[in-house]
Amino acid sequence: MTGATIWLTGLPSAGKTTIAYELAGRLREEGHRVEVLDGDEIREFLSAGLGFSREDRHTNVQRIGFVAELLASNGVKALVPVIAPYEDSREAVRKRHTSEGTPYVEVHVATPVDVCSVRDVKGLYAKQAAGEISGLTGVDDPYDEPRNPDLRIESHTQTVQESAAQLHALLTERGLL
Ligand SMILES: Nc1ncnc2c1ncn2[C@@H]1O[C@H](COP(=O)(O)OS(=O)(=O)O)[C@@H](OP(=O)(O)O)[C@H]1O
Ligand SMILES: Nc1ncnc2c1ncn2[C@@H]1O[C@H](COP(=O)(O)OP(=O)(O)O)[C@@H](O)[C@H]1O
Repeated sequence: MTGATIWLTGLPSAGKTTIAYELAGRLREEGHRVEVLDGDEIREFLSAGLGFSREDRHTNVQRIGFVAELLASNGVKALVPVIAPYEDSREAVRKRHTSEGTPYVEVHVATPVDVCSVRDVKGLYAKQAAGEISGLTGVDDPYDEPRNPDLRIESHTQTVQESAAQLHALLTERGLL
Protein backbone atom coordinates (compact mmCIF):
# COMPACT_ATOMS: atom_id res chain seq x y z
CA MET A 1 0.00 0.00 0.00
CA THR A 2 1.41 3.43 -0.95
CA GLY A 3 2.07 5.69 2.02
CA ALA A 4 2.28 9.47 1.89
CA THR A 5 2.45 12.48 4.14
CA ILE A 6 -0.31 14.96 3.48
CA TRP A 7 0.42 18.19 5.37
CA LEU A 8 -2.42 20.66 5.81
CA THR A 9 -0.96 24.07 6.65
CA GLY A 10 -2.99 27.18 7.42
CA LEU A 11 -4.09 29.62 10.10
CA PRO A 12 -5.87 28.64 13.33
CA SER A 13 -9.53 27.81 12.54
CA ALA A 14 -8.77 27.56 8.80
CA GLY A 15 -10.30 24.06 8.72
CA LYS A 16 -7.16 21.90 8.71
CA THR A 17 -8.33 19.46 11.38
CA THR A 18 -11.89 19.20 10.09
CA ILE A 19 -10.77 18.45 6.53
CA ALA A 20 -8.13 15.96 7.75
CA TYR A 21 -10.67 13.91 9.75
CA GLU A 22 -13.24 14.05 6.95
CA LEU A 23 -10.68 12.70 4.48
CA ALA A 24 -9.36 10.16 7.02
CA GLY A 25 -12.87 8.69 7.40
CA ARG A 26 -13.29 8.39 3.67
CA LEU A 27 -9.86 6.79 3.18
CA ARG A 28 -10.45 4.27 5.99
CA GLU A 29 -13.75 3.27 4.43
CA GLU A 30 -11.83 2.61 1.22
CA GLY A 31 -9.43 0.32 3.12
CA HIS A 32 -6.41 2.60 3.45
CA ARG A 33 -4.25 2.77 6.55
CA VAL A 34 -4.52 6.28 7.95
CA GLU A 35 -3.18 8.27 10.90
CA VAL A 36 -4.02 11.87 11.75
CA LEU A 37 -1.15 13.60 13.55
CA ASP A 38 -3.24 16.25 15.24
CA GLY A 39 -1.27 19.33 16.37
CA ASP A 40 -3.02 19.60 19.72
CA GLU A 41 -2.45 15.92 20.61
CA ILE A 42 1.18 16.08 19.50
CA ARG A 43 1.76 19.11 21.72
CA GLU A 44 0.42 17.13 24.68
CA PHE A 45 2.84 14.24 24.22
CA LEU A 46 5.59 14.29 21.58
CA SER A 47 6.11 18.06 21.88
CA ALA A 48 5.13 18.54 25.53
CA GLY A 49 6.87 21.60 26.90
CA LEU A 50 7.26 23.39 23.59
CA GLY A 51 5.71 26.85 23.19
CA PHE A 52 5.04 29.07 20.21
CA SER A 53 8.39 30.83 19.68
CA ARG A 54 9.91 30.53 16.22
CA GLU A 55 12.41 27.98 17.51
CA ASP A 56 9.80 25.86 19.31
CA ARG A 57 7.42 25.87 16.35
CA HIS A 58 10.32 24.78 14.12
CA THR A 59 11.22 21.94 16.52
CA ASN A 60 7.57 20.90 16.72
CA VAL A 61 7.23 20.76 12.94
CA GLN A 62 10.48 18.79 12.51
CA ARG A 63 9.39 16.21 15.10
CA ILE A 64 6.01 15.80 13.45
CA GLY A 65 7.67 15.60 10.03
CA PHE A 66 9.96 12.84 11.29
CA VAL A 67 7.09 10.73 12.63
CA ALA A 68 4.94 11.36 9.55
CA GLU A 69 7.76 10.18 7.30
CA LEU A 70 8.20 7.00 9.34
CA LEU A 71 4.49 6.24 9.04
CA ALA A 72 4.32 7.16 5.36
CA SER A 73 7.33 5.03 4.49
CA ASN A 74 5.44 2.09 6.05
CA GLY A 75 2.35 2.40 3.90
CA VAL A 76 0.32 4.79 6.03
CA LYS A 77 -1.42 7.94 4.80
CA ALA A 78 -0.21 10.40 7.45
CA LEU A 79 -2.53 13.39 7.56
CA VAL A 80 -0.98 16.35 9.37
CA PRO A 81 -3.24 19.29 10.26
CA VAL A 82 -0.54 21.51 11.77
CA ILE A 83 -0.03 25.25 11.20
CA ALA A 84 3.70 25.01 10.30
CA PRO A 85 3.97 28.78 9.81
CA TYR A 86 7.56 28.97 8.54
CA GLU A 87 8.56 28.14 4.99
CA ASP A 88 12.02 26.91 6.00
CA SER A 89 10.50 24.42 8.47
CA ARG A 90 8.10 23.10 5.83
CA GLU A 91 10.87 22.84 3.25
CA ALA A 92 13.07 20.86 5.67
CA VAL A 93 10.21 18.36 6.12
CA ARG A 94 9.70 18.14 2.36
CA LYS A 95 13.45 17.53 1.85
CA ARG A 96 13.51 14.72 4.41
CA HIS A 97 10.69 13.02 2.50
CA THR A 98 12.35 13.56 -0.86
CA SER A 99 15.66 12.16 0.34
CA GLU A 100 13.87 9.05 1.64
CA GLY A 101 11.80 8.72 -1.54
CA THR A 102 8.55 9.13 0.44
CA PRO A 103 5.61 10.95 -1.19
CA TYR A 104 4.84 14.35 0.33
CA VAL A 105 1.86 16.55 -0.46
CA GLU A 106 1.52 20.11 0.82
CA VAL A 107 -2.00 21.49 1.10
CA HIS A 108 -2.61 25.14 1.91
CA VAL A 109 -5.96 25.55 3.65
CA ALA A 110 -6.17 29.15 2.53
CA THR A 111 -9.03 30.51 4.60
CA PRO A 112 -8.69 34.30 5.02
CA VAL A 113 -7.92 35.54 8.51
CA ASP A 114 -11.20 37.48 8.75
CA VAL A 115 -13.16 34.22 8.20
CA CYS A 116 -10.91 32.32 10.65
CA SER A 117 -11.38 34.98 13.31
CA VAL A 118 -15.18 34.68 13.04
CA ARG A 119 -15.01 30.85 13.26
CA ASP A 120 -12.58 31.17 16.19
CA VAL A 121 -13.04 27.54 17.23
CA LYS A 122 -10.83 27.83 20.31
CA GLY A 123 -11.49 31.47 21.14
CA LEU A 124 -7.89 32.44 20.42
CA TYR A 125 -8.71 35.38 18.13
CA ALA A 126 -11.00 36.86 20.78
CA LYS A 127 -8.32 36.40 23.42
CA GLN A 128 -5.73 38.09 21.23
CA ALA A 129 -8.11 41.00 20.53
CA ALA A 130 -8.74 41.34 24.26
CA GLY A 131 -5.00 41.48 24.91
CA GLU A 132 -5.04 38.22 26.87
CA ILE A 133 -2.60 36.44 24.55
CA SER A 134 -0.08 37.53 21.95
CA GLY A 135 1.87 35.80 19.20
CA LEU A 136 -1.19 34.42 17.42
CA THR A 137 -0.32 33.12 13.96
CA GLY A 138 -1.64 35.34 11.18
CA VAL A 139 -2.52 38.18 13.56
CA ASP A 140 0.57 39.25 15.50
CA ASP A 141 2.86 36.34 14.60
CA PRO A 142 4.13 35.42 11.12
CA TYR A 143 2.58 33.00 8.67
CA ASP A 144 4.61 32.41 5.49
CA GLU A 145 2.02 31.70 2.80
CA PRO A 146 3.01 28.60 0.83
CA ARG A 147 4.18 29.87 -2.56
CA ASN A 148 3.78 26.66 -4.46
CA PRO A 149 1.55 24.20 -2.58
CA ASP A 150 0.40 20.99 -4.27
CA LEU A 151 -3.15 22.13 -3.56
CA ARG A 152 -4.85 25.26 -2.26
CA ILE A 153 -8.22 24.74 -0.58
CA GLU A 154 -10.57 27.71 -0.33
CA SER A 155 -12.56 26.38 2.64
CA HIS A 156 -14.67 29.53 2.90
CA THR A 157 -16.23 28.93 -0.52
CA GLN A 158 -17.14 25.25 -0.19
CA THR A 159 -18.34 22.56 2.22
CA VAL A 160 -16.07 20.32 4.28
CA GLN A 161 -17.03 17.38 2.02
CA GLU A 162 -16.10 19.34 -1.09
CA SER A 163 -12.73 20.29 0.40
CA ALA A 164 -12.01 16.66 1.32
CA ALA A 165 -13.12 15.51 -2.14
CA GLN A 166 -10.76 18.01 -3.77
CA LEU A 167 -7.85 16.55 -1.81
CA HIS A 168 -9.01 12.99 -2.49
CA ALA A 169 -9.00 13.78 -6.22
CA LEU A 170 -5.44 15.09 -6.06
CA LEU A 171 -4.23 11.93 -4.27
CA THR A 172 -5.91 9.80 -6.93
CA GLU A 173 -4.35 11.90 -9.70
CA ARG A 174 -0.89 11.46 -8.10
CA GLY A 175 -1.33 7.67 -7.99
CA LEU A 176 -1.33 7.59 -4.19
CA LEU A 177 -4.72 5.87 -3.79
N1 LIG B 1 -0.08 31.72 19.73
C1 LIG B 1 -0.62 30.74 19.05
N2 LIG B 1 -0.50 30.71 17.69
C2 LIG B 1 -1.05 29.70 17.01
N3 LIG B 1 -1.72 28.66 17.56
C3 LIG B 1 -1.85 28.65 18.91
C4 LIG B 1 -1.31 29.67 19.70
N4 LIG B 1 -1.59 29.37 20.99
C5 LIG B 1 -2.28 28.22 21.01
N5 LIG B 1 -2.45 27.78 19.76
C6 LIG B 1 -3.14 26.52 19.43
O1 LIG B 1 -2.17 25.53 19.16
C7 LIG B 1 -2.37 24.97 17.86
C8 LIG B 1 -1.13 25.24 17.01
O2 LIG B 1 -0.28 24.23 17.19
P1 LIG B 1 0.52 23.65 15.97
O3 LIG B 1 1.38 22.58 16.56
O4 LIG B 1 -0.39 23.30 14.86
O5 LIG B 1 1.36 24.94 15.50
S1 LIG B 1 2.84 25.17 14.98
O6 LIG B 1 2.97 24.54 13.67
O7 LIG B 1 3.79 24.60 15.94
O8 LIG B 1 2.95 26.64 14.87
C9 LIG B 1 -3.50 25.73 17.20
O9 LIG B 1 -4.38 24.72 16.73
P2 LIG B 1 -5.27 24.88 15.42
O10 LIG B 1 -6.31 25.88 15.80
O11 LIG B 1 -5.82 23.50 15.22
O12 LIG B 1 -4.43 25.35 14.28
C10 LIG B 1 -4.06 26.61 18.26
O13 LIG B 1 -5.29 26.15 18.68
N1 LIG C 1 -15.21 23.98 4.06
C1 LIG C 1 -14.81 23.88 5.32
N2 LIG C 1 -13.71 23.16 5.60
C2 LIG C 1 -13.28 23.03 6.87
N3 LIG C 1 -13.88 23.58 7.95
C3 LIG C 1 -14.98 24.31 7.74
C4 LIG C 1 -15.49 24.49 6.42
N4 LIG C 1 -16.59 25.26 6.51
C5 LIG C 1 -16.76 25.53 7.82
N5 LIG C 1 -15.81 24.95 8.58
C6 LIG C 1 -15.71 25.03 10.06
O1 LIG C 1 -14.54 25.74 10.42
C7 LIG C 1 -13.99 25.24 11.64
C8 LIG C 1 -12.55 24.85 11.39
O2 LIG C 1 -11.98 24.38 12.60
P1 LIG C 1 -10.72 23.42 12.64
O3 LIG C 1 -10.88 22.33 11.64
O4 LIG C 1 -10.50 23.05 14.07
O5 LIG C 1 -9.57 24.40 12.12
P2 LIG C 1 -7.99 24.28 12.31
O6 LIG C 1 -7.64 22.84 12.54
O7 LIG C 1 -7.43 24.82 11.03
O8 LIG C 1 -7.66 25.16 13.50
C9 LIG C 1 -14.86 24.05 12.06
O9 LIG C 1 -15.80 24.47 13.01
C10 LIG C 1 -15.56 23.66 10.74
O10 LIG C 1 -16.80 23.05 10.95
